[in-house]
Amino acid sequence: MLLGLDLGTGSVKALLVEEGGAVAGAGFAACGVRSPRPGWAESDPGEWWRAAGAACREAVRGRAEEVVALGLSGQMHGVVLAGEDGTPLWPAILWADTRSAGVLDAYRRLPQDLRRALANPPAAGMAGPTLLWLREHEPALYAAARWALQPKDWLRTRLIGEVASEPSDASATLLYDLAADRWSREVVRELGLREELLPPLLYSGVVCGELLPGAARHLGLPEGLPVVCGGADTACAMLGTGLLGEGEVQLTVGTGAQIISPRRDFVPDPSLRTHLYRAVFPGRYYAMAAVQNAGLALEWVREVLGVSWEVLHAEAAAVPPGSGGVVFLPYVSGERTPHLDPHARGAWVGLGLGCGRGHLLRAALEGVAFAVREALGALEEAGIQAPELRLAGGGSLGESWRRMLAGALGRPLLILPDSAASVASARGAALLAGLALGYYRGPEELPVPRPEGVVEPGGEAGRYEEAYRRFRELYPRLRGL
Ligand SMILES: Nc1ncnc2c1ncn2[C@@H]1O[C@H](COP(=O)(O)OP(=O)(O)O)[C@@H](O)[C@H]1O
Ligand SMILES: O=C(CO)[C@@H](O)[C@H](O)COP(=O)(O)O
Repeated sequence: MLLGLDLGTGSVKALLVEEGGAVAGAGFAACGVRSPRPGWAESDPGEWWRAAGAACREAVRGRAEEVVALGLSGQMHGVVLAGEDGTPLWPAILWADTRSAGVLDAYRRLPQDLRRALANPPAAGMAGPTLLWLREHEPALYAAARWALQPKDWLRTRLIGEVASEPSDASATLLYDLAADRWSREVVRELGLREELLPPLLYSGVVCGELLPGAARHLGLPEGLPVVCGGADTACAMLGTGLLGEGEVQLTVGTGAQIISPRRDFVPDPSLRTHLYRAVFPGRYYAMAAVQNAGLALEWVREVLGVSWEVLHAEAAAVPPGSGGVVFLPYVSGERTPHLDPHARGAWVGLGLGCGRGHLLRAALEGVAFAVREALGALEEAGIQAPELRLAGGGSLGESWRRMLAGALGRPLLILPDSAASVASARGAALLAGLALGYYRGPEELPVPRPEGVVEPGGEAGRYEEAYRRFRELYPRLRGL
């Protein structure tokens, strides 16, 4: 049995997978995101640790001795400043955190060749800008730190007592030379950051240590269990759903939403509105349009309007497409693709006396779907064709939501079994562990979940066009207000 652990933004997921791909157990434990100041998004690594223990124990349930390896996946871009032994010195600063907006000019001033090597747009919430912010605003802490770790690399350090990173996460820090496939010492020096904060790089799919006794007790797993280096959650999600062929496109809806497509070659987006990152296999990449505000915005809506998911979907379904003219901009934490604007903010516009809560809720769901559509447009302009999309992520479940997504995007959505789609990253982490142990000789031998249905945009698609036109107009009109 292979165990995959995914440190997501809203929860830790653990998945026990048989060699043939069947799911033998699953565990889930929520973890919180705090926003102590406007624009900030932090989590407590101690809470991640507790959630990892709870999720693992739930997934394994008495079958610990059958587990042969543990693979890791994690939310991307963030930073845990840690001491020599990995002890966190500060809350984790997450990808959704926009405090580093003010330091992005340092990136824009980099010499052209260095900016080209990064192959990605400067964006708040990435490890590089966050470290610049820490250097400026928390100099004592910055000076005291021994390591700047990505979330899953921090978790692995606690599991095995060794510090490492790997290309899929490192390439998404804005401190990585994608063409040369290594940390960009040149960018780090030019920015005046401390090079020694960056951990050594290993391959994603190698065993990089053994579970320490205390960690083994905490997770309910055997001491000495091989731990595999792992990958970024988006890169692992590709593995988990079998998205390996160039030309295939996947939409993952979680706290954020990502539209991704594998690439064999190093082909950055010349407009720099979308990302190009390293996949978990050597020499492989993927293109990505990244929407910051998917589940993140819907959770916010649920909280301020005080509704459960069931009520949200039921009341939204009772309102026709177009939400009676109400438009929602979901940018509660700035936005990446296509606006690259950490200062973007959310809005409900077009309210009238006839509007009820259902209109607000439907507009919120449509707003997230339209934000995904606009991001998809940017990816298509970067040369990726997406006549259909494979659907994954914990925020992609439910009939009416999927119909709305297909209608608003105007394309068919391929539906995978829930056991693969909703925990794609944890599944990918488990399969990566299998690759490291030689259970599969290469990506072509991985068990691939077969789509079990298609949600067509159907007759509803045309009913979204006018609403999408209004949605697209709104952000440029409100910008800077
Ligand atoms: N019924 C639902 N409809 C839409 N979104 C949902 C629903 N249930 C959960 N979500 C969203 O899905 C996200 C959880 O998906 P998941 O893939 O586990 O995210 P993460 O890996 O970011 O923690 C949450 O942010 C939540 O807002
Ligand atoms: O920000 C990105 C990709 O750029 C995400 O991949 C994050 O890693 C968050 O993932 P979820 O927690 O939404 O799954």
